[in-house]
Amino acid sequence: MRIDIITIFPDYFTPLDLSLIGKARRSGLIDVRLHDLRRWTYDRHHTVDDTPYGGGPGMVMKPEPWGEALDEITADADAGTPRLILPTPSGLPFTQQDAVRLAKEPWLIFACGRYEGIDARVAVDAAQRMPVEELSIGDYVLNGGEVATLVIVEAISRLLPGVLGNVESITQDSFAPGTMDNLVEGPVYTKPPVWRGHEVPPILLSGHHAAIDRWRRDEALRKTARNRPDLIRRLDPESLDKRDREV
Ligand SMILES: Nc1nc2cc(Br)ccc2s1
Repeated sequence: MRIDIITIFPDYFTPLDLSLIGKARRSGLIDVRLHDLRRWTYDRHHTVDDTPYGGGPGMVMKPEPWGEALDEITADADAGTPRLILPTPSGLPFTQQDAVRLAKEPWLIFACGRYEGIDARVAVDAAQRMPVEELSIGDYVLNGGEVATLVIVEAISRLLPGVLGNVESITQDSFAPGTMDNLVEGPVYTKPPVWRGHEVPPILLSGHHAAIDRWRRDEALRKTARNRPDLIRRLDPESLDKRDREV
């Protein structure tokens, strides 16, 4: 997968040099390319923003640098057609299902907005040449799209074949399509069996794998009902067995 990130703060993305994603980049599994938006400005101050039409507080990112940046980056015709991702508080909620869907894409471009956002015409113009998605990582406002891009890139990259050592863990993740659809994970434990007087639930030491799987699903249902009643309401009743309904 190729990932291009356009930002005025390229240094925000040094975390993508670390850990499993850094290893995946070095092995060629993921091709991450960072672009400083100011490369497409030509005034002395490398201006990327201006006052909002219609008045109001703050500044808006000018369309010209974005248009030229996207033109140059997408001119690489050999790489196929990219999908442009615009992280924004006003976007569609980004979910694990989106991560699974976007992990199948060959080429993603992330546009990291700052200030009050990017001139709306940038997304309209880009949509004439590629799919464009405005995605929100939650109902709160950051100072820019860089942190949101890191979140989305990590959620997607970890699903790419070869990035995580243990593929099994993906299927047991919270929200993982299939058995964990609309469920969050229950509690996890490791050695020692007793720590500060707190015992590991005995079922987990029993070696009865069917009973352990059942216990884990019960705990996932309980934790989801406690922390995410909104997800419980979305559960497909067909996906619940008799025991699920008793939890
Ligand atoms: N939650 C989010 N806040 C922001 C702020 C800006 Br400015 C750009 C993107 C995002 S995503």
